Amino acid sequence: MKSLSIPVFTWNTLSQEEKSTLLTRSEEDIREVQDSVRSIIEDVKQRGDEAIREYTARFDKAEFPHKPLQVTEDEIDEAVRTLDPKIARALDYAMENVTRFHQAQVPAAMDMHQIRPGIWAGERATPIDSVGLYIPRGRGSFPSMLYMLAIPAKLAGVPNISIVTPPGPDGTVDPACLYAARSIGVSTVYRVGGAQAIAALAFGTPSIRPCLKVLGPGSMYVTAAKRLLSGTIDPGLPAGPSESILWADASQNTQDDITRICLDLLIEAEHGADSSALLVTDDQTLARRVAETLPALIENTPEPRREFLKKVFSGYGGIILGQNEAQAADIINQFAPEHLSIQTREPVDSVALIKNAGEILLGPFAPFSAANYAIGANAVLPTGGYAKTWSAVSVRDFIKYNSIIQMTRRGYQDLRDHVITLADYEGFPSHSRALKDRPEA
Ligand SMILES: NC(=O)c1ccc[n+]([C@@H]2O[C@H](COP(=O)([O-])OP(=O)(O)OC[C@H]3O[C@@H](n4cnc5c(N)ncnc54)[C@H](O)[C@@H]3O)[C@@H](O)[C@H]2O)c1
Ligand SMILES: N[C@H](CO)Cc1c[nH]c[nH+]1
Ligand SMILES: [Zn+2]
Repeated sequence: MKSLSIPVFTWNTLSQEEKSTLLTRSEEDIREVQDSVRSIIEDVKQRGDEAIREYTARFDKAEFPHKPLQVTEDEIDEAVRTLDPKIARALDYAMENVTRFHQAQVPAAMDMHQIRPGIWAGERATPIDSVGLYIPRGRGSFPSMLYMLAIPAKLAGVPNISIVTPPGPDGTVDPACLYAARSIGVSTVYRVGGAQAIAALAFGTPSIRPCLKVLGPGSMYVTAAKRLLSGTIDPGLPAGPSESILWADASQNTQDDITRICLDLLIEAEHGADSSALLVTDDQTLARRVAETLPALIENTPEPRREFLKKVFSGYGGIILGQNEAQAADIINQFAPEHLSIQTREPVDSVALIKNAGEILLGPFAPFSAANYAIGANAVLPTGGYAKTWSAVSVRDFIKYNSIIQMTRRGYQDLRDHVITLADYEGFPSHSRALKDRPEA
């Protein structure tokens, strides 16, 4: 069998089209499924639960006519009781770190400032009334995503939290997800995934309550559905297929360095064929050594992940060779990766050159997986170049701010004439008259 050859792209010799393919990555796949996703959404809108059960049978190979779409309390009790204690302990450890990290994001209930004597203005944070959290389960189960979403939602004070996640073939929901949901205090869990789940959360069905906002990562079907429904729900950040860049330089020159870099490159690549994983470097020797070492590690990965890795490293993955440090940083900023690991001589200096990345891990001791699960920072991150304008999920995603204003007589008198002048200039007589002819209070 022909062995895999890892592509090495020399940035300065690539055509605009080749650069654009690397920079676009799976965004193209998402566009391609939009039409089929649109018809799923329309069908769920028309036929509700019946359509959901049909799509679940077709895409998840799960039929459970005797189970309700909502997971019962008894099922959650059972999952909590029977979950392997080692998994429960690992979940508890990770959830504690995630809580510590997000606790610091909880805003003050009200924050008022005196703009001028007698003019007070500020903001009050109020939670969004209802949110849906999408927990993927196509190519792996994701209890980690459940706690990354539900912990900040709870800390924000969201009163109605619904979780959707695809069922296994027997209709059951991943037990570690149920354990995490119970620990966090969320009891509304629906066994439905894919585009049909997003549509159900947007429109509501007899079994599923509608939500104002839907957050959570997912496959291209989920990402496409959120985009198509952006007029009905707030779809939050675009969190599609996982992607990573590892930035390393000539300081990484021992065999251990090469092995570590290769292992790290495989982390996010194993999510699926639609993932992307790139080494960006300005060192030709490092590029060559990584290209030589990766294939054996890929061969040594169990299926189905091996096949995903092979597809990634003949698709949206590989090695990009830049001319120097500045060009390496420029490529990364153009790509705006979801995850970035900096393993250069001085990561703290290198990070100063980076503007766009969902998450930035400095040095050799912070592999992507550590942040995926347990450091505490949120691992639901913008993909597809959206890290240029979006951030990781946080408590802020679950609240909105009301501007609150209070003025004394003195404050009012201070600004009155200026407002009249500006309203007259803009041609709004009623805006102006309300102050000019205002009876003294
Ligand atoms: N950006 C982030 O923060 C982040 C975090 C975790 C995971 N991810 C990504 O989320 C994704 C999870 O994907 P997944 O597949 O594991 O789970 P998923 O739950 O998102 O997708 C599986 C669902 O897709 C639907 N589906 C499957 N084939 C279909 C078809 N042909 N037509 C219509 N619908 C279909 C099914 O309903 C199924 O339930 C991965 O790409 C992973 O990289 C991203
Ligand atoms: N890499 C994902 C975010 O892109 C998070 C994750 C959870 N489990 C494994 N990985
Ligand atoms: Zn991951």
